Amino acid sequence: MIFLSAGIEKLTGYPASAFTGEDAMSYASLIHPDDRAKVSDDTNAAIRERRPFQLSYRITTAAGKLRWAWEQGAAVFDEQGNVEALEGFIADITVLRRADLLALEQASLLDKARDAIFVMDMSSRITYWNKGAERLYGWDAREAEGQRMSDLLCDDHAAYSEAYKTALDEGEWVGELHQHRRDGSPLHADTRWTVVPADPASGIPQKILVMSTDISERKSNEARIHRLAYFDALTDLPNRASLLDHLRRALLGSARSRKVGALMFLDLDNFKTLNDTHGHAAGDMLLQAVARRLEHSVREADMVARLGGDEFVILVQPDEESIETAAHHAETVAAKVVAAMRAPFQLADFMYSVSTSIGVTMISGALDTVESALKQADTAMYQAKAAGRNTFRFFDPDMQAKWTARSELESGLRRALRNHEFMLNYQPQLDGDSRVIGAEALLRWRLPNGEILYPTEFIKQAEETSLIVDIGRWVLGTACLELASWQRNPATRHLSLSVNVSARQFVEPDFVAMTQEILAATGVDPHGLKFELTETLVVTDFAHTVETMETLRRLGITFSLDDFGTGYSSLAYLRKLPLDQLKIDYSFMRDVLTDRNDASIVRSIIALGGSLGLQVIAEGVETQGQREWLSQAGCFVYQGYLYERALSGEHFARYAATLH
Ligand SMILES: Nc1nc2c(ncn2[C@@H]2O[C@H](COP(=O)(O)OP(=O)(O)OP(=O)(O)O)[C@@H](O)[C@H]2O)c(=O)[nH]1
Repeated sequence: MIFLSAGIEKLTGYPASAFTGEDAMSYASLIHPDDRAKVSDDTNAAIRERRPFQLSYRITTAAGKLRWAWEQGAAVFDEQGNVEALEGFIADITVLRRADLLALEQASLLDKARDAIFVMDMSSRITYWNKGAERLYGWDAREAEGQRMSDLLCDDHAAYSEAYKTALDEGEWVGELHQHRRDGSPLHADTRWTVVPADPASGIPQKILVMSTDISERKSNEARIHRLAYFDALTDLPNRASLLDHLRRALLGSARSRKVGALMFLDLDNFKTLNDTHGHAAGDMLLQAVARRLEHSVREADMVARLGGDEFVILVQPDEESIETAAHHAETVAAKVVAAMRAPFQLADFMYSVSTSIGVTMISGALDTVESALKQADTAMYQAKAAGRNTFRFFDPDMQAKWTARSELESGLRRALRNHEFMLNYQPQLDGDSRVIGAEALLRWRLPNGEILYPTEFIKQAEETSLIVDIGRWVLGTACLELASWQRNPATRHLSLSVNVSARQFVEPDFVAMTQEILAATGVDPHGLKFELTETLVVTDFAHTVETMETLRRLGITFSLDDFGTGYSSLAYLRKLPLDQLKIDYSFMRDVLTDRNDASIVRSIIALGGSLGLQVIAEGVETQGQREWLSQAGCFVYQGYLYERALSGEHFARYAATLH
């Protein structure tokens, strides 16, 4: 060696002087034996090619330690082109080499990990992709690196953005992501994102390390376990555990909302007979078919569960304001279930009919617990069995009494139609000169025991069922027959007859056709026929009402608005209706002489009728004083006890003939 700087001592532990002079030690001898050949080959090659060389090799220091050296140098040539000397510098790169090795070592460790591990930069581009990621996702490192994680893997971009934001805010995010593989197959991954601050001084995040584990199998196992725990394997319906869970939640919700729902307990009637006669498999088939029909009988929000055996439960969500309306709704559901069971079931190669007994109880979070609700519904179900099966019973005796009364009334109405228990009476309508100008047909129901019922006692109930349509048809037919008979008699041919038409009947799609049929069958002149409509009808469906009224008017029928002033009909509505008459409700007439409010309402109605060109008739006129007050106020048509009660057809015809 000709010259060495003092720095060599820091690297080798030997002073520079040790390498120069007579007994100098060879620097090359410090080079690790394994690296010597490469150092000499690389140096010679560089010299041959007359270019500088860079070498890295290990040396053994004076203290016997290994260090990494990095040498850059070049040969110095004399004029003949021979190597005169080598010059350059040597640096200690031990620390750098260690870091490199560590990185290499870590990368190979990451590759050995089973999990997918990848790194992305702050713009979501993947910068590292381990073997686990290749295995899990299917892309190799070359394909994945440089791509955005969100584009490459993620199906749910909102979830991805949320994860990214949380990772930046909190340094870490752990959660599940829906992803897909290279072949497009879906993947449920449990991921952990860690933000790696590259520069500890600035703290600016530069990379996000993502570890991802495939939990698809765990998820599908969980789903299977959930199904086993909460669903009945035979019918696929929610099971008892699920029902208890939903019922508890429904009660909690109802305690907050104060709304009322219902719980229905169903048990098939004589199910054992099917098992005994056709075998268990047939029984199973029936249970499955019943489950499907029950599901179709309830609303989406309501729940059908199988408790076990042939027992089912329907939970009607608490959605009603009162116990009464909830009971009414439950009754509709129960009736639907009974009807759904009516058609026989196809089981393998035979048809089978089954009925069900249903117990119903109302549920409200303020009053009930899961246990009490189930017990009550169960008790009510046994009452339904005791009552002969194929029916339903309410747990609450009051409710049961009301329901029984209603259902008795309903079957009574059916019988009345069949057995001709209805009759029409006619209350005369007179003009200012006390001449009879017509009548209002009033419905009466004569019970088999001779008792007479008035419409207020049964029409509302009839309106809640389709019975009103049949009753209305009978009323119209009978009234038209009567009117036709008046029209055949010269003394009564000028009379008009008012018939009450219920809203429910008027909106029936075939109401006009049915009316035409009756007109034709009875041969009545429709000009004598007046339909009395209520305000409710007008308000409910104005456009359709006007259309139907106009069609009927073209046939000659006229219209009166009944109960005028009691409802909500506005002037705007009134003006557009093709009316002929306004009727002052009897409730205003009662106190018209003493109550200033009633008097002023009646005066307004009369004035309104006048300005719209409508005839105004007052009903409920009972005294001469009322009649005189009315005529002074400008109303000249009257109906009421002052003249006559409602008379039988025969009576009326005689009465009218004498007063025309
Ligand atoms: N096929 C079938 N039968 C079952 C299953 N679970 C219970 N059963 C049978 O269902 C029948 C239940 O009968 P019960 O409800 O006690 O009596 P029922 O014959 O329906 O008579 P009532 O309820 O009094 O009208 C029993 O014979 C049980 O063996 C099942 O999963 N499949």
